[in-house]
Amino acid sequence: MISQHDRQAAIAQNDQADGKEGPAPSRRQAVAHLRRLVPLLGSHRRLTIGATLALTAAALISLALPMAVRRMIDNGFGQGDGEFINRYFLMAMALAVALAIASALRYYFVTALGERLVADLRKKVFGHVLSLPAQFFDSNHSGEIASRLTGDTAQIKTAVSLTASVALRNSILCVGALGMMFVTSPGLSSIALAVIPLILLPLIVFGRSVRKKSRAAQDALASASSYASEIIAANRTVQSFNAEDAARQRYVCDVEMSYGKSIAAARSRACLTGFAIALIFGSVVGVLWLGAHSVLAGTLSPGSLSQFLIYSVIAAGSLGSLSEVWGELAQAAGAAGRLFELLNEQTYDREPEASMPLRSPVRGGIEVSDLHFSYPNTPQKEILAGLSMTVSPGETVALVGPSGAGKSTVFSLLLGFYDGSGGRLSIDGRDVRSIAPRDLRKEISIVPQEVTIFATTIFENIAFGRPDATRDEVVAAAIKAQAHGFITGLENGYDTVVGERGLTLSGGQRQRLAIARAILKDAPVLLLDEATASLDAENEQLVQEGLEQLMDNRSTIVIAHRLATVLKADRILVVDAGRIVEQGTHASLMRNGGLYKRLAELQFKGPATDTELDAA
Ligand SMILES: Nc1ncnc2c1ncn2[C@@H]1O[C@H](COP(=O)(O)OP(=O)(O)OP(=O)(O)O)[C@@H](O)[C@H]1O
Repeated sequence: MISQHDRQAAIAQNDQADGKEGPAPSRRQAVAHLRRLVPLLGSHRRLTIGATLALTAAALISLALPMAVRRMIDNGFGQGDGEFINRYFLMAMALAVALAIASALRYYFVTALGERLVADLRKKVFGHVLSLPAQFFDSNHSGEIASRLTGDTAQIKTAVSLTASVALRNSILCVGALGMMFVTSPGLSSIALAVIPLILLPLIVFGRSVRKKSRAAQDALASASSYASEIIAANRTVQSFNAEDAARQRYVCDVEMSYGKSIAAARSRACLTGFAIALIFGSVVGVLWLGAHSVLAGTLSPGSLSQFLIYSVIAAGSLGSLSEVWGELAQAAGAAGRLFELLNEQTYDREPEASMPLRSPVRGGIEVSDLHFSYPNTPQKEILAGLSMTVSPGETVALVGPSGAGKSTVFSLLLGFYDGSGGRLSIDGRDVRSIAPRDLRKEISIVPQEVTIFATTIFENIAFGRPDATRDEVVAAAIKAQAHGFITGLENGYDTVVGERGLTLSGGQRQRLAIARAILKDAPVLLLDEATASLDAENEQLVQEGLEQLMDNRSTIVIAHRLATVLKADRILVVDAGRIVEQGTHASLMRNGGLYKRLAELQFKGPATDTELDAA
């Protein structure tokens, strides 16, 4: 069974995923969300049937035990029949063994079902999220999506493996025990039934305020946890600003606040428990007092009174448990709702019905004419305002322009992350909107400004886009990218596992890995977003050599930040406010004395020497 600690962790994690505090689903919404989980159980029929049978068997055996007690008291003790007592004890022992087996099976099936369901959900949600369009990631926080995968699914696991089984078991026990109370003594049961609303009403009211306090405690914990993970992820920044003390203090405050709220919640819960026990057992004792008088009057046997007593304790206990599980089920429903929300997100809908891949061999001619575009989340702001440009097969074109001019946006449209709202963007004469994104992206390599390195081996990082690449191919790509030298210098060479986000590598090394990755992909179109971060001279030189290998014989668009790059480009296009405003060579643009000249004087850095400049 999942421990209370796990359950709280899941809830806290979930709250974190939820941002601050999402509105709890209404009772109807909660039921609807939970109902959507039911078909998922259907695909694991054996586990579901096993869990239900084991649950029911365990509950029914628990209900049979009090009958054995009655028979033993009335027929065994009452008549002094030792043989009868032996037989009944044997039967009771058999029931105990059966109960043990049913409980073990129940635990296994219910846990396995929860684990299976959550593993399925995680796979489904992750696969779906990966197929969502760029637009989705513009408006959703990646951390939040990730914690939905862990926190929300963990909560559903708790609901299925713990809460739902508690609910089902206690429902069977409650109905069964109440029914058996009536069979045992209709008179006493009627009195007990009349008392139940008197017990439940104050408990429900009081319970609500306790839940509110627990919620506040969980929120405080969630806020402390999210602060802690933010600070741990940014440990280098924190340490470099000597901000450890301030961070520690803030966390101490958060944890103390969460502690204070938890204690307040615990106090209320303790009072509620005391109050509930006083009411429930007070009523049971009251009813039993009446029962005792019935025994004295000879209208009820002592065994029946004992049987009634046990059933009433079972009924009261199961009612108590049932009143607790609703809150947890509602939370699981909230988690399920958030996951279904993700699953309801539309996947990439641009995939054209009868899309054909580009005609092979792809030559890589790019033509952009009068392209207009606004990002879906800021539709009022036009980013590309009639941009036109061409890149002939094998040509290298440098894009230069002020920050925010729309250079990277051109890359996003070429990669099919978004569609233009007007104009045309074509590769080898084919409108990119008529090419399935997967086919389109097969023909394009990108070396981004911020290189993504995964926490795996160098080999797998280079082979990222081509998992079938052989060792020789990977090494050949690394040699061309000027990365082989530093890789072989690492402790385990190509099998070295690089730290999270490539933190164990230098900026230049990361870039050379990205270049090797692109060389290995060997696509006819290359998009290159030069890093602005300054590299040391040696690294700069190596990166530059790697890039030259990569650009060789490919249609290349470079967002250029280095003079060496613009000097090597066949043409330079100057972008401003989503349009091409100037084009030419470095020398002609410098002579024009326009935007390019101003930018060049401010922006360019890199290994071009004065002689090179003069030559240009
Ligand atoms: N995903 C996005 N959603 C909304 N607006 C965006 C998005 N990405 C970029 N923008 C906006 O689009 C404009 C152009 O951005 P883009 O990244 O294309 O500029 P850039 O010329 O590449 O700039 P830089 O040289 O600084 O990288 C900017 O104003 C930017 O704020």
